[in-house]
Amino acid sequence: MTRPPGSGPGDPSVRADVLADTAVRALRAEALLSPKPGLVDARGSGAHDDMDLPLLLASAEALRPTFRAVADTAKRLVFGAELREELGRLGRAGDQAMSRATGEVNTHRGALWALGLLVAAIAGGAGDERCAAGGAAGLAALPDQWIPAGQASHGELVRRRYGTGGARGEAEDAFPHVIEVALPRLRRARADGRSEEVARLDALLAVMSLLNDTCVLHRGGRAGLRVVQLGASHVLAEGGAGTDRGRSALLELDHRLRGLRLSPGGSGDLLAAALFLDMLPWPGRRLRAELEVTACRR
Ligand SMILES: CC(C)(COP(=O)(O)OP(=O)(O)OC[C@H]1O[C@@H](n2cnc3c(N)ncnc32)[C@H](O[C@H]2O[C@H](COP(=O)(O)OP(=O)(O)OP(=O)(O)O)[C@@H](O)[C@H]2O)[C@@H]1O)[C@@H](O)C(=O)NCCC(=O)NCCS
Ligand SMILES: Nc1ncnc2[nH]cnc12
Repeated sequence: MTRPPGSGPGDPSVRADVLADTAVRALRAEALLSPKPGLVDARGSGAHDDMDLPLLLASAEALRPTFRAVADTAKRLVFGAELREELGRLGRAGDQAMSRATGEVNTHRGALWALGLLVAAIAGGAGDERCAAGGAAGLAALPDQWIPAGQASHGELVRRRYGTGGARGEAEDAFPHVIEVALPRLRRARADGRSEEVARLDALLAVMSLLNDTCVLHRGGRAGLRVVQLGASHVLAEGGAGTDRGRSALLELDHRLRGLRLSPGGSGDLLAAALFLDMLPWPGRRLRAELEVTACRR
């Protein structure tokens, strides 16, 4: 069985527009998923007073040209400092496109960072999810001499105060909450016969139960993070989003997070990254019988 050229990841000619389209679809799927505790969803603004669903969807669409440019660039340049710096330039331009689309609201900065690095790794030839995460980690760890000095981000303030790695640490560690937490939970829930919506909600809750989310830490400190992590663990212990007890615990957690103004935005971003990897037609998945080993090219 052969694949048409450019039809999927692992194929060096995988099309940039396919990667960009999949990244935007993943962002849309995360935004639309409901009910998500504390996050913007189809029901409303969650713990945010400056975001809603149309804004998140507009933000996702505004990032499409950036994802495409990231993929084109990663096909053109070999892994190294020049590629890292070019991705930094594109990422900062993407941040500005997001800000223009949202009136300066940070809707998807963490998602652009995670998905941008994964798109680059796949466009460069990563042939499976782990290779993509590993390639993204290698890119994240390279220095970018053009990072502008400026006001410290919320993530930076939290890093200084609590010593957590945040979005940068997650990428440098090869996205453990995507590869080891979200994707296995998503697939286990599907294998157990759960609906797609429930599988995605359980994957989100699994990430929330473990992630040191700088968005939560910035708004609620360590106490806020405990509320999010223990609350998500409790929903899963009650059976997850697909059981009556789990669903009512989820709605209680949502009520609590909105009351405390706590938003697990980093978990939302990492769910989008997991959905992106899950939506791609990896050769190892489609040709499992024929391919025993899928090697990392990068
Ligand atoms: C490396 C960068 C991502 C910058 O990171 P940094 O931590 O310095 O900057 P932040 O501006 O704080 O953005 C990081 C966002 O990452 C998400 N996140 C948080 N924790 C984690 C985690 N543990 N793992 C992964 N991801 C995480 C989180 O995103 C969500 O939160 C958003 C809202 O957060 P915030 O801005 O704090 O807003 P509010 O609380 O709403 O503010 P107020 O209303 O209270 O004022 C939410 O929308 C989610 O997106 C963090 O926000 C990266 O940007 C960078 O260096 N880029 C340079 C370009 C580049 O090199 N790109 C290459 C690839 S294209
Ligand atoms: N659904 C969502 N609500 C708020 N912030 C987010 N960041 C990423 N996804 C989000």
